[in-house]
Amino acid sequence: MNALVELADAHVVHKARSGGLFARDRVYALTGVDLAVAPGETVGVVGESGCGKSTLAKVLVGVQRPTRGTVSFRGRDLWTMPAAERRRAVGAGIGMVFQDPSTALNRRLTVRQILRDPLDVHDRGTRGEREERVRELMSLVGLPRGLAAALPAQLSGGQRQRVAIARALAPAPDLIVADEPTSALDVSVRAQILNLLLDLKERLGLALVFVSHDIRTVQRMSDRVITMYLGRIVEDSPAALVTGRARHPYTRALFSATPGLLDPVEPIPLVGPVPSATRPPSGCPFRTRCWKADRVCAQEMPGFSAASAPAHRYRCHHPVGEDESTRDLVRRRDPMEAP
Ligand SMILES: Nc1ncnc2c1ncn2[C@@H]1O[C@H](COP(=O)(O)OP(=O)(O)OP(=O)(O)O)[C@@H](O)[C@H]1O
Repeated sequence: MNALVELADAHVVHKARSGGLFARDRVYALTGVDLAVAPGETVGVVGESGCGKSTLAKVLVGVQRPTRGTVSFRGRDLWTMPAAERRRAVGAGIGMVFQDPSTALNRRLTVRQILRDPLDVHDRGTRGEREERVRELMSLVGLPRGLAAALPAQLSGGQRQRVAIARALAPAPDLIVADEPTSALDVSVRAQILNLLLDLKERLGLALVFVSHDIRTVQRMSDRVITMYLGRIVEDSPAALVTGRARHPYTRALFSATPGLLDPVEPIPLVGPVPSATRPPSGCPFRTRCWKADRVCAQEMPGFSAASAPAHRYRCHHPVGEDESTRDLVRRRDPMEAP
């Protein structure tokens, strides 16, 4: 596979934001992430709040430099390029859609100006061609032409997100990274925006990285689902297998907590909060909440194992059995012992 974008052993360590007792603490936002996104595929990213989903998205689009490791776009290392070249490569090849279109769009610019801006930056076509492209973009995302002169404040939340999507599409990228693209929207328009993204992906042959708290939606939209826990990818599964045949206990627990209509299961309770990213546990970071954890889990984080299904990999010393249903797992689950 020739990856569009590829992370190899990517780490992001921040200085802690708080100025309190632990002011000098480091936050391990991303730890040893290997991920390749192929042209045309949809990769969903799930995990609890603070597990590094947004950091991963920012690294993928070249706005966050990894503290360690590499990010390649079309086989070229982004961070060894001169800055101007990196901006050009990323700006033309990768579009980003953020969570909240109210803050992501410049309030003083009209829709037309917002959509023209990336075309001007990338010097695309003549003046007339750019105007034509703006009209085409508006039609692609289902915005009436009459809104070209509107300011973001005059639009509904859904319309604003359509503008943000059109802006991401303006330079005709190959990859869109969407970080929680519907969570700031009214429930009534969420499905419309998701369907729009899926439709555009199909029509334009885009690859899509889709980050969301809503794991059922991620599963429905994606070809592959990445499960993250405390800055690490712990499972990378074909979307069709992730609900009932995930091998990592955390993925099973996460999906059991939002059962779909077809596979009702009792949620697998996880004991305690996610540990702090400033002090991740030794070994496997999930071990402090995992009912299967033992001494070996405290000692080292296993590398990826391959499941029997193609393109399915997970990092766990004690994976859930391939044929073990989540329902059985809930029934047989032993009280958690401290590892
Ligand atoms: N600029 C920063 N400075 C310090 N810590 C940061 C910074 N950005 C992120 N973090 C921390 O890094 C960790 C990962 O954050 P990130 O936003 O990537 O998680 P997330 O999974 O996207 O969370 P959410 O679902 O709540 O948006 C968190 O502990 C967060 O507090």
